[in-house]
Amino acid sequence: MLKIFITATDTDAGKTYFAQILTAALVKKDYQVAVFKPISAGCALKHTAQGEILVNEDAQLLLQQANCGQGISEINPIAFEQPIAPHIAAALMSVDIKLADINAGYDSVIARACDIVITEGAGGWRLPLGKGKFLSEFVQQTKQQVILVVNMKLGCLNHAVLTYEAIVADGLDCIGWVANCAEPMNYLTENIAQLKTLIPAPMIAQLGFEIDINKAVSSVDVSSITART
Ligand SMILES: Nc1ncnc2c1ncn2[C@@H]1O[C@H](COP(=O)(O)OP(=O)(O)OP(=O)(O)O)[C@@H](O)[C@H]1O
Ligand SMILES: C[C@H](N)[C@H](N)CCCCCC(=O)O
Ligand SMILES: [Mg+2]
Repeated sequence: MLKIFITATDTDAGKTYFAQILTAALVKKDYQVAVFKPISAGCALKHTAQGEILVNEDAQLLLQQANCGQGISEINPIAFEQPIAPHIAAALMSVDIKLADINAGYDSVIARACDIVITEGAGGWRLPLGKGKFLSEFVQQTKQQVILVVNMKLGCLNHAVLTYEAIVADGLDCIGWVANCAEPMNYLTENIAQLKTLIPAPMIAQLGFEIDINKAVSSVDVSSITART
Protein backbone atom coordinates (compact mmCIF):
# COMPACT_ATOMS: atom_id res chain seq x y z
CA MET A 1 0.00 0.00 0.00
CA LEU A 2 1.37 3.39 -1.01
CA LYS A 3 0.87 6.06 1.65
CA ILE A 4 1.08 9.65 0.43
CA PHE A 5 0.89 12.80 2.55
CA ILE A 6 0.20 16.11 0.86
CA THR A 7 1.67 19.16 2.51
CA ALA A 8 2.17 22.69 1.24
CA THR A 9 4.09 25.90 1.66
CA ASP A 10 1.11 27.37 3.53
CA THR A 11 -2.59 27.11 4.18
CA ASP A 12 -4.74 27.90 1.11
CA ALA A 13 -1.86 26.80 -1.10
CA GLY A 14 -3.75 24.14 -3.08
CA LYS A 15 -3.41 20.94 -1.01
CA THR A 16 -7.07 19.95 -1.42
CA TYR A 17 -7.08 21.13 -5.02
CA PHE A 18 -4.09 18.93 -5.86
CA ALA A 19 -5.27 16.00 -3.70
CA GLN A 20 -8.54 15.94 -5.66
CA ILE A 21 -6.67 15.96 -8.97
CA LEU A 22 -4.19 13.29 -7.88
CA THR A 23 -6.97 11.06 -6.53
CA ALA A 24 -8.95 11.46 -9.76
CA ALA A 25 -5.84 10.71 -11.85
CA LEU A 26 -5.10 7.52 -9.91
CA VAL A 27 -8.73 6.34 -9.92
CA LYS A 28 -8.72 6.88 -13.69
CA LYS A 29 -5.79 4.47 -13.85
CA ASP A 30 -7.89 1.87 -11.97
CA TYR A 31 -6.20 2.18 -8.58
CA GLN A 32 -8.27 1.82 -5.41
CA VAL A 33 -7.68 5.12 -3.65
CA ALA A 34 -8.68 6.03 -0.08
CA VAL A 35 -8.38 9.52 1.36
CA PHE A 36 -7.78 11.01 4.82
CA LYS A 37 -7.99 14.53 6.24
CA PRO A 38 -7.04 13.91 9.88
CA ILE A 39 -7.74 17.41 11.19
CA SER A 40 -9.95 20.12 9.81
CA ALA A 41 -10.80 23.58 11.08
CA GLY A 42 -13.64 25.32 9.27
CA CYS A 43 -16.71 23.09 9.21
CA ALA A 44 -20.48 23.29 8.85
CA LEU A 45 -22.73 21.71 11.44
CA LYS A 46 -25.00 19.19 9.70
CA HIS A 47 -27.99 17.32 11.10
CA THR A 48 -27.93 13.64 10.15
CA ALA A 49 -29.80 10.50 11.17
CA GLN A 50 -26.80 9.75 13.43
CA GLY A 51 -27.02 13.18 15.09
CA GLU A 52 -25.14 16.42 14.51
CA ILE A 53 -21.74 16.20 12.81
CA LEU A 54 -19.18 18.77 11.70
CA VAL A 55 -18.61 18.49 7.96
CA ASN A 56 -15.49 19.91 6.37
CA GLU A 57 -15.46 20.91 2.72
CA ASP A 58 -11.97 19.48 2.06
CA ALA A 59 -13.12 16.09 3.32
CA GLN A 60 -16.22 16.26 1.11
CA LEU A 61 -14.16 17.15 -1.95
CA LEU A 62 -11.76 14.26 -1.28
CA LEU A 63 -14.69 11.88 -0.70
CA GLN A 64 -16.08 12.78 -4.15
CA GLN A 65 -12.91 11.58 -5.88
CA ALA A 66 -12.00 8.49 -3.83
CA ASN A 67 -13.31 5.02 -4.64
CA CYS A 68 -12.99 2.91 -1.48
CA GLY A 69 -16.49 3.36 -0.04
CA GLN A 70 -15.46 5.60 2.84
CA GLY A 71 -17.76 7.83 4.88
CA ILE A 72 -17.12 11.44 5.87
CA SER A 73 -16.34 10.67 9.55
CA GLU A 74 -13.71 8.11 8.59
CA ILE A 75 -12.10 10.57 6.19
CA ASN A 76 -12.07 13.40 8.73
CA PRO A 77 -12.11 12.17 12.34
CA ILE A 78 -11.10 15.44 14.02
CA ALA A 79 -13.11 18.48 13.02
CA PHE A 80 -13.52 21.98 14.45
CA GLU A 81 -16.13 24.53 13.43
CA GLN A 82 -14.01 27.69 13.33
CA PRO A 83 -11.49 28.26 10.49
CA ILE A 84 -8.56 28.89 12.82
CA ALA A 85 -5.37 27.12 13.89
CA PRO A 86 -6.62 23.69 15.04
CA HIS A 87 -4.76 23.70 18.37
CA ILE A 88 -6.51 26.97 19.25
CA ALA A 89 -9.87 25.56 18.18
CA ALA A 90 -9.17 22.52 20.36
CA ALA A 91 -8.23 24.68 23.35
CA LEU A 92 -11.46 26.69 22.96
CA MET A 93 -13.36 23.38 23.17
CA SER A 94 -11.20 22.20 26.10
CA VAL A 95 -10.04 19.15 24.16
CA ASP A 96 -6.58 17.85 23.22
CA ILE A 97 -5.60 16.82 19.72
CA LYS A 98 -3.90 13.48 20.35
CA LEU A 99 -1.50 11.79 17.95
CA ALA A 100 -2.94 8.47 19.15
CA ASP A 101 -6.41 9.50 17.87
CA ILE A 102 -5.00 10.56 14.52
CA ASN A 103 -3.13 7.26 14.22
CA ALA A 104 -6.27 5.31 15.18
CA GLY A 105 -8.24 7.16 12.47
CA TYR A 106 -5.50 6.35 9.97
CA ASP A 107 -5.58 2.67 10.98
CA SER A 108 -9.27 2.52 10.01
CA VAL A 109 -8.45 3.94 6.59
CA ILE A 110 -5.50 1.66 5.85
CA ALA A 111 -7.57 -1.33 6.98
CA ARG A 112 -9.48 -0.92 3.71
CA ALA A 113 -8.37 -2.96 0.73
CA CYS A 114 -6.93 -0.08 -1.25
CA ASP A 115 -3.76 0.47 -3.25
CA ILE A 116 -3.07 4.07 -2.27
CA VAL A 117 -4.03 6.28 0.69
CA ILE A 118 -3.82 10.01 0.09
CA THR A 119 -3.75 12.15 3.22
CA GLU A 120 -4.11 15.91 3.21
CA GLY A 121 -2.42 17.87 6.00
CA ALA A 122 -3.71 21.13 7.44
CA GLY A 123 -1.81 24.38 7.04
CA GLY A 124 1.89 23.75 6.35
CA TRP A 125 4.38 21.04 7.36
CA ARG A 126 4.91 22.04 11.01
CA LEU A 127 1.28 22.36 12.00
CA PRO A 128 1.08 22.57 15.81
CA LEU A 129 -1.30 20.22 17.59
CA GLY A 130 -0.72 21.79 21.01
CA LYS A 131 1.30 20.50 23.98
CA GLY A 132 4.48 20.55 21.88
CA LYS A 133 3.19 18.08 19.29
CA PHE A 134 3.03 18.57 15.51
CA LEU A 135 1.11 16.90 12.69
CA SER A 136 4.46 16.06 11.07
CA GLU A 137 4.99 13.48 13.85
CA PHE A 138 1.97 11.54 12.57
CA VAL A 139 3.57 11.48 9.10
CA GLN A 140 6.82 10.22 10.62
CA GLN A 141 5.09 7.54 12.71
CA THR A 142 3.13 6.25 9.72
CA LYS A 143 6.12 6.53 7.33
CA GLN A 144 4.25 8.29 4.55
CA GLN A 145 5.81 9.63 1.38
CA VAL A 146 5.38 13.36 1.09
CA ILE A 147 4.34 15.59 -1.80
CA LEU A 148 4.89 19.33 -1.39
CA VAL A 149 2.46 21.73 -3.05
CA VAL A 150 4.09 25.09 -3.71
CA ASN A 151 1.73 28.02 -4.03
CA MET A 152 3.61 29.93 -6.74
CA LYS A 153 3.79 33.51 -5.52
CA LEU A 154 6.50 35.93 -4.41
CA GLY A 155 8.09 34.46 -1.28
CA CYS A 156 7.48 30.84 -2.20
CA LEU A 157 11.14 30.00 -2.84
CA ASN A 158 12.04 30.42 0.82
CA HIS A 159 8.88 28.63 2.01
CA ALA A 160 9.43 25.74 -0.39
CA VAL A 161 13.10 25.21 0.50
CA LEU A 162 12.48 25.44 4.25
CA THR A 163 9.58 22.98 3.99
CA TYR A 164 11.61 20.55 1.90
CA GLU A 165 14.48 20.77 4.40
CA ALA A 166 12.15 20.11 7.34
CA ILE A 167 10.62 17.04 5.64
CA VAL A 168 14.07 15.58 4.98
CA ALA A 169 15.32 16.51 8.48
CA ASP A 170 12.34 14.53 9.83
CA GLY A 171 13.70 11.47 8.03
CA LEU A 172 10.99 11.36 5.38
CA ASP A 173 11.02 11.12 1.60
CA CYS A 174 9.69 14.08 -0.35
CA ILE A 175 8.80 12.18 -3.53
CA GLY A 176 7.81 15.22 -5.56
CA TRP A 177 6.54 18.75 -5.60
CA VAL A 178 3.77 20.60 -7.41
CA ALA A 179 3.93 24.10 -8.87
CA ASN A 180 0.44 25.44 -8.21
CA CYS A 181 0.13 28.52 -10.39
CA ALA A 182 -3.36 29.66 -9.43
CA GLU A 183 -2.55 33.37 -9.57
CA PRO A 184 -0.39 35.42 -11.95
CA MET A 185 3.26 35.66 -10.93
CA ASN A 186 6.01 37.75 -12.48
CA TYR A 187 8.85 35.61 -13.83
CA LEU A 188 6.95 32.39 -13.14
CA THR A 189 9.18 30.38 -15.50
CA GLU A 190 12.33 31.61 -13.77
CA ASN A 191 10.88 30.86 -10.32
CA ILE A 192 9.94 27.32 -11.35
CA ALA A 193 13.40 26.84 -12.86
CA GLN A 194 14.97 27.99 -9.58
CA LEU A 195 12.80 25.58 -7.57
CA LYS A 196 13.89 22.73 -9.87
CA THR A 197 17.49 23.43 -8.87
CA LEU A 198 16.68 23.93 -5.17
CA ILE A 199 14.40 20.92 -4.58
CA PRO A 200 16.05 17.55 -5.26
CA ALA A 201 12.73 15.82 -6.05
CA PRO A 202 10.79 15.77 -9.33
CA MET A 203 8.14 18.36 -10.16
CA ILE A 204 5.14 16.09 -10.71
CA ALA A 205 2.69 18.74 -11.89
CA GLN A 206 2.47 22.33 -12.99
CA LEU A 207 -1.10 23.50 -12.47
CA GLY A 208 -2.57 26.67 -13.90
CA PHE A 209 -5.80 28.36 -12.83
CA GLU A 210 -8.52 25.84 -13.67
CA ILE A 211 -11.85 25.42 -11.92
CA ASP A 212 -12.69 22.07 -13.52
CA ILE A 213 -10.69 19.38 -11.69
CA ASN A 214 -11.21 16.91 -14.56
CA LYS A 215 -9.47 19.25 -16.99
CA ALA A 216 -6.40 19.41 -14.72
CA VAL A 217 -6.01 15.64 -14.33
CA SER A 218 -3.82 15.29 -17.42
CA SER A 219 -1.34 17.87 -15.97
CA VAL A 220 -0.18 15.37 -13.33
CA ASP A 221 2.67 12.97 -14.06
CA VAL A 222 1.46 9.99 -12.04
CA SER A 223 4.16 7.65 -13.36
CA SER A 224 6.64 8.57 -10.61
CA ILE A 225 3.89 7.79 -8.08
CA THR A 226 2.47 4.61 -9.62
CA ALA A 227 6.02 3.26 -10.02
CA ARG A 228 6.08 3.06 -6.20
CA THR A 229 2.94 0.88 -5.89
N1 LIG B 1 -4.79 25.96 -9.65
C1 LIG B 1 -5.95 26.38 -9.16
N2 LIG B 1 -6.95 26.80 -9.99
C2 LIG B 1 -8.12 27.22 -9.48
N3 LIG B 1 -8.41 27.31 -8.17
C3 LIG B 1 -7.45 26.89 -7.30
C4 LIG B 1 -6.19 26.41 -7.74
N4 LIG B 1 -5.46 26.09 -6.64
C5 LIG B 1 -6.22 26.34 -5.59
N5 LIG B 1 -7.43 26.81 -5.96
C6 LIG B 1 -8.52 27.25 -5.08
O1 LIG B 1 -7.93 28.04 -4.05
C7 LIG B 1 -8.54 27.77 -2.79
C8 LIG B 1 -7.48 27.28 -1.80
O2 LIG B 1 -6.96 26.03 -2.25
P1 LIG B 1 -7.06 24.73 -1.32
O3 LIG B 1 -8.36 24.68 -0.64
O4 LIG B 1 -6.71 23.56 -2.17
O5 LIG B 1 -5.90 25.05 -0.27
P2 LIG B 1 -5.39 24.13 0.93
O6 LIG B 1 -3.92 24.15 0.89
O7 LIG B 1 -6.05 22.82 0.84
O8 LIG B 1 -5.87 24.92 2.23
P3 LIG B 1 -6.13 24.35 3.74
O9 LIG B 1 -4.86 24.55 4.48
O10 LIG B 1 -7.24 25.20 4.25
O11 LIG B 1 -6.52 22.91 3.65
C9 LIG B 1 -9.64 26.75 -3.07
O12 LIG B 1 -10.85 27.42 -3.30
C10 LIG B 1 -9.19 26.07 -4.36
O13 LIG B 1 -10.21 25.51 -5.14
C1 LIG C 1 -8.45 27.24 8.68
C2 LIG C 1 -7.44 26.93 7.61
N1 LIG C 1 -8.09 26.87 6.33
C3 LIG C 1 -6.71 25.61 7.88
N2 LIG C 1 -7.65 24.53 7.85
C4 LIG C 1 -5.92 25.63 9.16
C5 LIG C 1 -4.65 26.41 9.00
C6 LIG C 1 -3.84 26.43 10.26
C7 LIG C 1 -2.55 27.17 10.12
C8 LIG C 1 -1.81 27.23 11.39
C9 LIG C 1 -0.52 27.98 11.24
O1 LIG C 1 0.47 27.39 10.82
O2 LIG C 1 -0.50 29.20 11.48
MG1 LIG D 1 -7.35 21.89 2.14
